[in-house]
Amino acid sequence: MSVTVRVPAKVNVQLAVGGARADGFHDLANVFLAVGLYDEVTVTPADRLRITCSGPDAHQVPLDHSNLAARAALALAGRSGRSADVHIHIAKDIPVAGGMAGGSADGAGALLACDELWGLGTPRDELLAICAELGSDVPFSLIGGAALGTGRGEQLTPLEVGGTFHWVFALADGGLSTPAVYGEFDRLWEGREVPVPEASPELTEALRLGDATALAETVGNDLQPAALSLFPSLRQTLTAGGEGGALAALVSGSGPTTAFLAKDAESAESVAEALLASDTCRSVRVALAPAPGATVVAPAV
Ligand SMILES: C[C@](O)(CO)[C@H](O)COP(=O)(O)OP(=O)(O)OC[C@H]1O[C@@H](n2ccc(N)nc2=O)[C@H](O)[C@@H]1O
Ligand SMILES: Nc1ncnc2c1ncn2[C@@H]1O[C@H](COP(=O)(O)OP(=O)(O)OP(=O)(O)O)[C@@H](O)[C@H]1O
Repeated sequence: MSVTVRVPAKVNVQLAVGGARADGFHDLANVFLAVGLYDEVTVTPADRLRITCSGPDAHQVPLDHSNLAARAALALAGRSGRSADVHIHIAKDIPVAGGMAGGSADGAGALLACDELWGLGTPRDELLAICAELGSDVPFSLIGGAALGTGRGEQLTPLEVGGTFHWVFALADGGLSTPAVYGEFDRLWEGREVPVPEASPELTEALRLGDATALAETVGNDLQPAALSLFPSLRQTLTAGGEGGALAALVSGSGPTTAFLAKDAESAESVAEALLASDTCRSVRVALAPAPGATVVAPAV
């Protein structure tokens, strides 16, 4: 008896970052878009909480209780007064520490999978509240699609998306720590007033229309200068994708994955080929957006 949940990665099509708050977080206007790269989280009853992970980046994933999937299982078990004795297997396809919310995806996936396995039927708003305790990106991993995240990114308003967007992702050699990138953002802004983050109406309209050209004109990531400062070679990757015909090139979230918006499927293939030929990244992935949020694919039997 086991439950498998599939959970998407994300790209931030707009990441407007405000000044540091007293609690150390930053207020955001964070427009998330779920993309079709997925982790699969399978939970099976076991004699104790145990995590395993497979996939090309598996060796970088912590297998102790710091793993967001373990924290999710423990949080849900704690609320329902039961023990979290499950084997959690993560089939990992989302790059680790890549700015694509891979760990968050596993947290949301494990939460939904345990809820199903234990037959709890926890209301959606309670699941979202647990997600928000686990991390700022985790609620979005649960809902998928597209959404504006305010507060520290955890307060979500779903956004309409009127078409399919073609993305290419260049995976970097190495990772970036999210707190380090926010810290670098603070350093770069030191002594200046950071503007209040606001969502771009032009960007939400481009999403609503499914218009890739209009979206390309409005995408933006306030963490990009910080990510480039910590990982300067990403500039070459951005240039290579732009020269390969991408409509827009940006750092994905806190990086170091870089994201390229293409006009259509054919153009996405050309961008991917140009990136591979440029030798400025570890590997390249093509994906469609929007993707659905965490979804049970193999229920308990
Ligand atoms: C860069 C993004 O991925 C964009 O979606 C997110 O803002 C990061 O979300 P996340 O990885 O879920 O981050 P959390 O686990 O909540 O926080 C990790 C650390 O990132 C920094 N952090 C995160 C979110 C936020 N709004 N402000 C921050 O300053 C803080 O240093 C925090 O201690
Ligand atoms: N299930 C998990 N998968 C991957 N990393 C995890 C997981 N749980 C905890 N971590 C830890 O979190 C760190 C960040 O990994 P993750 O892949 O979530 O980064 P990210 O995609 O850059 O996150 P975000 O885009 O949300 O800022 C890893 O280096 C690892 O130590």
